[in-house]
Amino acid sequence: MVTASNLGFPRIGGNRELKKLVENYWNGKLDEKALLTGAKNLRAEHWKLQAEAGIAQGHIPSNDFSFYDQVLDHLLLFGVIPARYANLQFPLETYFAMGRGLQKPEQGIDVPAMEMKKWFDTNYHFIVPKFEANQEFTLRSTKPIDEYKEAKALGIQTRPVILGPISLLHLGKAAKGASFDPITLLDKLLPAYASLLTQLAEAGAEWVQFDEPVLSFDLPLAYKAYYAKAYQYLASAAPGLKILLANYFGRIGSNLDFITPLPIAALHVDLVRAPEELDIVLQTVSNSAQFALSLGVINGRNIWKADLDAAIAKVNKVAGVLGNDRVFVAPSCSLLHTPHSLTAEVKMKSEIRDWLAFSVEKLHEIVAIAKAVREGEASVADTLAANRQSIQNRRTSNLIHNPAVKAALAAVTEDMFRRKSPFPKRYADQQTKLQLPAFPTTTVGSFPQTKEVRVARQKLKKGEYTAEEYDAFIKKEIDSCIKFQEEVGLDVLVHGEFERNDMVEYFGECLQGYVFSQNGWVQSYGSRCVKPPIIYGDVSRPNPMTVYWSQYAQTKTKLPMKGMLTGPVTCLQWSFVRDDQPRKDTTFQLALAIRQEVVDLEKAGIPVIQIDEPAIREGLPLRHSDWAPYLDWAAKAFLLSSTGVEDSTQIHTHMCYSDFNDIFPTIQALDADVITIENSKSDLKLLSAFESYGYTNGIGPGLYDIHSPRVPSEGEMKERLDQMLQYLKKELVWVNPDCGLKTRGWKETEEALKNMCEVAKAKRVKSA
Ligand code: MET
Ligand SMILES: [Zn+2]
Repeated sequence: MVTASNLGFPRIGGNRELKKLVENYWNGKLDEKALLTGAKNLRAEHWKLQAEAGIAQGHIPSNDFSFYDQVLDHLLLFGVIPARYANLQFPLETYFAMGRGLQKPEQGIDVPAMEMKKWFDTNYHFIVPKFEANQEFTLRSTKPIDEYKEAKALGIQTRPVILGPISLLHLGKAAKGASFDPITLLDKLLPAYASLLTQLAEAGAEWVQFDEPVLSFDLPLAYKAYYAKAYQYLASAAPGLKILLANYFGRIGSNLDFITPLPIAALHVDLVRAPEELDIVLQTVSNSAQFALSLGVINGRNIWKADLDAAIAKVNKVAGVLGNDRVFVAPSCSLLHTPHSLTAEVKMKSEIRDWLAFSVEKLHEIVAIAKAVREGEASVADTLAANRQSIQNRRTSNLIHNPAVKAALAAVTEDMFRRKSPFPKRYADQQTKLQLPAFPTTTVGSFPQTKEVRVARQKLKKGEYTAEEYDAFIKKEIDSCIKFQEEVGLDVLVHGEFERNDMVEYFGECLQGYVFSQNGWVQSYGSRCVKPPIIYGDVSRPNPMTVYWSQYAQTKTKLPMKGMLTGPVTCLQWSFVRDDQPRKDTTFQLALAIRQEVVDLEKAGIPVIQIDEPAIREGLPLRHSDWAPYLDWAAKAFLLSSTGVEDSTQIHTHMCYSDFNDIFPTIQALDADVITIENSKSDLKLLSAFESYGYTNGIGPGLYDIHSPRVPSEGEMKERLDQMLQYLKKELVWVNPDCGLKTRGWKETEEALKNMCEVAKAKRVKSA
């Protein structure tokens, strides 16, 4: 029988119930009991919803719930708890302290959170496991077993989802001070997994899902032996329990060799990310394995309705070779990365809404595909007819296709990817115009977004503010921000970004081709959710987006004003994007729109323009061999957006992560006149990279970390600047914080920026 299956359901709840529960627990409004009950109700609701949709018993996920992060859950589960948390109460206090830190001065408790990292190429963040060289593993919690039993009591047979041992180790790091490869801990880890499996089997579980997404990476050959050892061990620990091994986010590639010999009952493949892999996987499995295939045909990373006919064809093909009993229909990955359901989207244009499927709608797609293959297409005739109609409507909609945009893209010429002159000539022209001192000071763009600023935007949205009132309010904010910057002594000013809710959403709202959901929340980390805008059609810029505010700001000061834009790759990366054209094409459309804005800013007399690209690096494909084409078009998109100006207009860019080595040549290829970057966490390594690659343009490595309210002293920042100067040419060095200041308060901002400007001034005197 072809089985309808799911790999994971969004835990946050249709109305972000989980967010509210944990935040109320954190701020003391809810006690532990209420938190646990609330969570239990939410899980029950989600299991019932999946069962009612028709996901098969035994293939509804459990243990996909988490109060903070599923990787963190596994650290608690196996007792991988750094010593600094040892004295806290177990489990909840320890758990949340690991996730978000804990300060209880009255008890002398002050522990920072563990490191967080982006989960593969998603915008979800996981807690990075830290292992000691003498790490011990013991089963410290019964979460997966409890949740399994909880569902069973409701009459629902679930498939517990466990992060596989190889992925758990591979995604982790040796604790500070130790240097060993965590994978060497495998032998010690496996018994803890085995006792978990034994208990799950005893509780009545029939299937267990081991997520091994690291199979989408380039893995060393030695991993073949690790996989063999791990899964032979686990299969023999609980012989009756069937194992589904799940890879997602990319192709398995040659890692398939590691998998075919394993004693597993099913393998999940991501056919959305790697559709080209179906034939080879099918052939290999039919020749040399006994297990079933779970076909990830429904996109777990995007919000479009699936083409059911195309999916059915794929599933039929596999069923024809392996037989119906060896086929599961599934989402490409856990549905964690798509919003809950479309039910709340009552305000969205109905034509566009009809093209979408969020998690709940995706469950129905999975079930329909499985049924069509099992019982024939006639059994779901109505569903298929409606689906064909939606797909057809979307393909031909004139909301999507804008001939002017397509023509503009076709007319792009090679010289639209480069500035008129090389950097040295430009920098000299810019200096003539800007007359900046040595070590010029600037900020990354945003200034504190106070409650009043957020309230003003809400009032405008709700109609409680007229356009005039709002305009006056923002101008007042800009006025005082400029006065503030002049007083602390900055050289290149910004307007402060008070009119922006978010650096991508703001531009999305100004551009055509974007639509916004009301309730399309996706978990980003812990209780934090984001609502990515949706790019549904050709992108164009009906009107200037930022010129009005930047121009106003420039009239308020004699100092140069820096215009602030978000770059095309970041707009793409932080949105749900079209699946009907390559990402590159969408990015180039965004780039053209931003190019128009850049040119308009220049015309309006703005001498410096910053185009932020903090997301270039996270867009890197998971496989090395896919990097070059991505980096090539990402750099080109930036160039297309930034090169329409005269030599004397200074282009800045900004990136806020410190791991630059992977993409260094790309950073140089962007050919921005100045780049401001994060530098607070790994200074010397980063700077030596800039030195050894011989970076030629202006550069401002963040002098202090804006992610903390702490005010760094002059001495501290002076030391940092001195360190930088060991690696960088002093004529090219800028002085700035490491990211925007919007999450900070005014008081600490004032103190920190004053200290920063003093450091620059003192340096000028010395080096004059
Ligand atoms: C995540 S990068 C943020 C850049 C933006 N210009 C800001 O200052 O907030
Ligand atoms: Zn930043």
